[in-house]
Amino acid sequence: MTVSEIRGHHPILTPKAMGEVDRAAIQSGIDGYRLMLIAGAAISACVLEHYPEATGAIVLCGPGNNGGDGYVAARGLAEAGMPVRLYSSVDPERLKGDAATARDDWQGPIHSLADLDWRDSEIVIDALFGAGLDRPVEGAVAEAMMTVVSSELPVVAADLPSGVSGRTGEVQGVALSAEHTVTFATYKPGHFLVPGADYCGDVHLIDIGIPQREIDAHDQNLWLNTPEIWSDRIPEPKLSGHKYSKGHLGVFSGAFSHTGAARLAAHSALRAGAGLVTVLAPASAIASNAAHLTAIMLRNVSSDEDLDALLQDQRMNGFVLGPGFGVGEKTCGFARTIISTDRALVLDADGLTSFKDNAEDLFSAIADGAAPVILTPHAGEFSRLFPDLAADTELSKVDRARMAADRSGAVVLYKGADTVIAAPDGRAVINVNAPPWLATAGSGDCLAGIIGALLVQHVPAFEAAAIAAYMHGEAGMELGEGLTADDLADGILSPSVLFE
Ligand SMILES: NC(=O)C1=CN([C@@H]2O[C@H](COP(=O)(O)OP(=O)(O)OC[C@H]3O[C@@H](n4cnc5c(N)ncnc54)[C@H](O)[C@@H]3O)[C@@H](O)[C@H]2O)[C@@H](O)CC1
Ligand SMILES: Nc1ncnc2c1ncn2[C@@H]1O[C@H](COP(=O)(O)OP(=O)(O)O)[C@@H](O)[C@H]1O
Ligand SMILES: [K+]
Repeated sequence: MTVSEIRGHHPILTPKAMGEVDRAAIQSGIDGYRLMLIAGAAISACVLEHYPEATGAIVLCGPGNNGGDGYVAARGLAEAGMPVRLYSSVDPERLKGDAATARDDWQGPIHSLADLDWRDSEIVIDALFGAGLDRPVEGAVAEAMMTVVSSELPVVAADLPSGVSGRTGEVQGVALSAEHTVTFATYKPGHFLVPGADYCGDVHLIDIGIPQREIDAHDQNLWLNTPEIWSDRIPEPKLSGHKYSKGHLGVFSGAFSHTGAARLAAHSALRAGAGLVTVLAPASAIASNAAHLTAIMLRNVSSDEDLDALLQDQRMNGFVLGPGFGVGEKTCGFARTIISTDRALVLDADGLTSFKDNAEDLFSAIADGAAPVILTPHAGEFSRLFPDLAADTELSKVDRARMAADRSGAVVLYKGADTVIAAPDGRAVINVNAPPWLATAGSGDCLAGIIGALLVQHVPAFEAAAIAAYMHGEAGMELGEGLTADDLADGILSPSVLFE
């Protein structure tokens, strides 16, 4: 999906909320069948645009309104001259409402899905299940879907690939893998959350005429992470500015053989616009760090007393703690000390794992402190801090990140191909511009540094995490496949340059 090009404010609604929006729109006088006609026409247009050479299509229709979209699309394709064979997964007499109208307006034969024969076709339109999928796909329908999968024919999905939960992105039983997904009114979480995102192919968002006011009225405080969400928070370089006005970030280094992670974070932070960056290293790691640092400063911080002395300098206004630092009580102590001040803290990697058995200590320190705190777990670290949320299979990644933010009092940036950022006040975004090659050792350290750089420039925590995730993704896209974390740290552009 060319998501980097998606601009604007994009609320993301769960299928349930979208259903409520549909119903509210229809109650306000909008003709539901008209919405279906526009939706179906968009699907046939997508097929004709992307597969103009196709000499035959099969359309798979399910029991609900998603199937209704399929009947409309089939009609559009047939009218455009494409031979179409339409299959229904249920007795077509069972269709109701708008879907029944769409069936009545389809002039061609309706075959049973049990008789599926794809051999004369070059494209599959998947209108089996969309927003209404509410249980795993099984039995004869699942078998027919497996036949489609093994045919390797390209699939264009109506709303969602059948079998993908629009709420969680999880596969329920089996799922079709689409090259294009045509969705309506708003994106759904399942278009972006893994594994759903991989099944959707290119997602096309179509305005079918549902009024924006209905969408706004059902806003779920969840958006796509686009620049429009936070562009007014990007730190602008000022003529009157000096290096301290751009903040001073401290990045803690591990012992002598674990210093690279801190330098990656520190280097990324300087690139991302922090005025000054100091690596804070234990005595054993001074020499190895000194050999590699120039623009970045270095200071010995070995003990609690060293940290207390450091905190006397009010200008050091933010910290990154965790990358390569080591797991243990020293890490917990440093984190608690910083949180008890008003300095910003990015707690990453070992900083998170150190609280595995005493997460409540961390959360109560955050509740008592004045500092903005950002937790940046990947899935493994998340399950150490929030084992119950990680184990609850009913929850989506968005639910988990939100509940973790609420419980911890911190902004939570839950990493992955589908990074979710959630604030304790309920706001959440899904970041979708990260290319898969960002999954390389040290990439997360760079991200922690970028967040730190924004925090010390007084960007509020939620926006700092959201901007940083986006910048990280853009740098990854720009550098291309095969990048290393060293390239990434070097390739970070300050946000005012990136988004000018
Ligand atoms: N006016 C509207 O509400 C509009 C809805 N649209 C379409 O309507 C869709 C939603 O329609 P529906 O709410 O009818 O939902 P769906 O058509 O997605 O599916 C609901 C039906 O599937 C059955 N079902 C669910 N999971 C199943 C499983 N695992 N195995 C077998 N059967 C299963 C349900 O019992 C129900 O009969 C959207 O995805 C979109 O494609 C579009 O036409 C635009 C307008
Ligand atoms: N498949 C993927 N596609 C895109 N980005 C990914 C993918 N997997 C991981 N990432 C991103 O790469 C970074 C990896 O961070 P992390 O897991 O902390 O690794 P490390 O500790 O090696 O730096 C995170 O920003 C994460 O969101
Ligand atoms: K579908």
